[in-house]
Amino acid sequence: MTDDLRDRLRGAFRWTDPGPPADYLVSDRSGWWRDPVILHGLGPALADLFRAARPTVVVSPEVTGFLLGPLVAHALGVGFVEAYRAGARRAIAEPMIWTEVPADHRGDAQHLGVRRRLLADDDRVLVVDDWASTGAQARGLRRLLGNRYLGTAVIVDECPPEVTAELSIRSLLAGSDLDP
Ligand SMILES: O=P(O)(O)OC[C@H]1O[C@H](OP(=O)(O)OP(=O)(O)O)[C@H](O)[C@@H]1O
Repeated sequence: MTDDLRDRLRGAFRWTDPGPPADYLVSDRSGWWRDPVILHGLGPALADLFRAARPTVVVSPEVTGFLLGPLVAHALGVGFVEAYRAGARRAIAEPMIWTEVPADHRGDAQHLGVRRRLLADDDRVLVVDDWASTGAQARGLRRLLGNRYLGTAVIVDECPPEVTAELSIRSLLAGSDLDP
């Protein structure tokens, strides 16, 4: 199943040329969510990367993580906690734990926060996201979670190998699988 899923992920992915003045391609991941077979298979496939580590909860950064994280949590039979990006919406009223996220692939400094009451000291937390580029989200959430952090499951990992190893990132595809 996972090899079929990898093929479908490659087939449903697009690089888009935004045109001048941009001189780069942008990733279009929307085909992944539009394909019912991919949507059905993604949760279990990402869950299997860390199932043996027995996560008790999934945490994902907004916004794509809010789509993907619950699929993985459901496959693991655990709950889901949102990690919000500061400034992306109205302030959240409940007490939060915030962490600074190192400058990401676009060079922006960010803060991620989770509602304090949703994480127990003995939780074993799996971070889920669609893509790891520099590992900034994973690194920020590892700092926020401390010893509760198990690792990060992503669809695509294009981090340098030492970052992948340091942050325990596991993926279905490497960046090179999607070369334009
Ligand atoms: O490893 P990093 O350098 O942290 O980069 C990975 C992040 O980049 C993307 O977020 P982006 O804001 O582009 O997309 P999203 O808002 O759709 O989640 C992706 O969803 C990850 O969250």
